Amino acid sequence: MKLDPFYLIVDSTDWIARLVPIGVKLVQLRIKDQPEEEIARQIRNAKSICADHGCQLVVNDYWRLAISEGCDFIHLGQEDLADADVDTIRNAGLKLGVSTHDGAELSTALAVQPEYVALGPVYPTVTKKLKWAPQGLEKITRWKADIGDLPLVTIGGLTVERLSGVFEHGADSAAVVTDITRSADPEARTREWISATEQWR
Ligand SMILES: Cc1ncc(COP(=O)(O)OP(=O)(O)O)c(N)n1
Ligand SMILES: Cc1nc(C(=O)O)sc1CCOP(=O)(O)O
Ligand SMILES: [Mg+2]
Repeated sequence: MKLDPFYLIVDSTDWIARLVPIGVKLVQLRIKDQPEEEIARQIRNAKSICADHGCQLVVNDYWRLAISEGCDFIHLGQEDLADADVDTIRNAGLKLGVSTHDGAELSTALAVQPEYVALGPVYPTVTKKLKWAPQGLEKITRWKADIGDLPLVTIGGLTVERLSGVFEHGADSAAVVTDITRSADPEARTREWISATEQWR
């Protein structure tokens, strides 16, 4: 499968309502620390906005809610995966993306035959506390050589200015939180991401 080269990650449906209509084609809803009913409500709204705009919605962490709300793509980290029922996820027809940070995690990820593998953090990030140092660009090339045709998502500290580096080293998609959500003008920055990724679309 082909992933859009611009992978937006946001923590609310309000962001999806603001940015998806601009032309985002791949978005992850990554909500933390909210009651499940609220997350279900947000997934429902996000799904409807994404359907209206031809955007692929990926639900982070909450695979049971993704199934009950009729979504078709989830993202799981290694700890999420350890707790998840992959057979149930697959039987429900969901596509699956998995985070990786080292070789052991890559083996674990490949064992569940995901639709993509994510490698991070490429650069320092303020969004998530991680035990891994920034991976650097060369590791992207190694990961891509190991996974072949499987799409490789890169994440962590990515900005418009850093895009050519990750794509030239083998990334298929670049995921982003703060370069957009903490921008002075998130709508304008989203347009910059769309146009900067055009040559890899
Ligand atoms: C595209 C993408 N890559 C990595 C992550 C991180 O997932 P995880 O390690 O489970 O951490 P949380 O995002 O759940 O805090 C991601 N969400 N998306
Ligand atoms: C959620 C997440 N996971 C990562 C990983 O390496 O697994 S890095 C990351 C944060 C990405 O946010 P930003 O674009 O603000 O750096
Ligand atoms: Mg997770």
